Amino acid sequence: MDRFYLQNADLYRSLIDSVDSTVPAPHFSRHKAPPPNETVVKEQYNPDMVVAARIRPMLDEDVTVGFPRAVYPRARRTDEPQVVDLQDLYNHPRGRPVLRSSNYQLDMLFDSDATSTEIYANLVLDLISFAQQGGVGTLFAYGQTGSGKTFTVSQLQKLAALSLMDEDLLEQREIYITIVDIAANSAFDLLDSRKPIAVLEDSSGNTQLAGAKEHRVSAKDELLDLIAQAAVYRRTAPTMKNDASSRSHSICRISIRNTSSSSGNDGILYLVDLAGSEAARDVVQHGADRMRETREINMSLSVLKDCVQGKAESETFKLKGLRSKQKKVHVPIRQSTLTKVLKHVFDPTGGRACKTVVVACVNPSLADVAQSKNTLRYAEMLRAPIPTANR
Ligand SMILES: Nc1ncnc2c1ncn2[C@@H]1O[C@H](COP(=O)(O)OP(=O)(O)OP(=O)(O)O)[C@@H](O)[C@H]1O
Repeated sequence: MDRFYLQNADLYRSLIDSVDSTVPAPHFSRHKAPPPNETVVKEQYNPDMVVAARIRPMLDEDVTVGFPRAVYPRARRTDEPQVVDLQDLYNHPRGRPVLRSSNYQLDMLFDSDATSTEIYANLVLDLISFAQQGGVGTLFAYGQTGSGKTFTVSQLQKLAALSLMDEDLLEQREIYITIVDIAANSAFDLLDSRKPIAVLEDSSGNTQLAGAKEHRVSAKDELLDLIAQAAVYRRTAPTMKNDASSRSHSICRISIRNTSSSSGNDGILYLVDLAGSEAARDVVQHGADRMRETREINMSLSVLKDCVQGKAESETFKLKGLRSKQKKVHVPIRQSTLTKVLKHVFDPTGGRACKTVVVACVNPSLADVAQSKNTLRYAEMLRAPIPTANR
């Protein structure tokens, strides 16, 4: 496919130049445009479940090889979800190649020029103050290999460390950090030289990371050092798209204990850098072990999606007062080690207040357009907007 895209790069650019950006492209995604004259149910994004996308810049290597950009965010319109268009080139069997457009809706969109500080201000600050009040705030970075997940999460971790270690706040709070890695069904402590640990359920049904160290931190530099230490022990391997691809899910858990009150739970901030979603055809040349690893990663990402959707459905029934329906929602937490470790986040009966943010990371290059469609389709499926008012 790469050869086809490169051979037709000039044609692609001329087709893109002739696209009238004022006419919306046909919509192939899940949220279909309503027929004319139908009452429109307006929706507002759910502040407890925000689905965003970050489009990484084109890297020098993409530009040097000659791949054009294929991902185009639309201008932002207030009160509406943000839309991004993807333009693929289709090898028409009876003529010259044609453009194939698809578009996806998200709660927030960050184009290539957005800084990690902007993303932090828009998506993470709220999770931190929520966790400081005893809630469970979680950010997942999801996307194809090489799309910028580790880049994004590592910068957000550093920014979070700076806010959390604000000296005035530390007078009333204790901060603890654990960083673990989940590869297939095994878990490892990244703050203890990648020592294997066990994921167990205690008699109250809570997940315990048996053998993992929880480090108390009392200074900014101490927290930053631990974050840097964990990055060294992360499991990586080369993929087609990234020489140092993370082949595991990394979970950074920061617990915040309020020392001025003895009641209530510790607040938790989870920053989760998911393993890269990779198409099986992209790993075929890496052998059977890598194929198995890819299948396991894709399976755990699929369970994660089911858990996020199950939790959102359960919350909707709760808001509508439909308790009996809420109880029947199946959230398959036990089907993967990743979701078992994050049980707090998904357990509809757990009673913990949760806020979740998903950042879909996207490589803008035409070379990765098929994977970018998968990433954005996955992201769109996680959205749980709240209907607001009829027109
Ligand atoms: N916003 C950005 N600005 C500049 N460079 C970026 C940005 N995002 C990612 N990159 C660069 O792109 C490359 C791939 O990024 P990264 O390793 O974060 O991808 P990934 O999604 O974590 O990949 P994998 O799933 O394979 O681990 C790296 O060289 C990284 O520095």
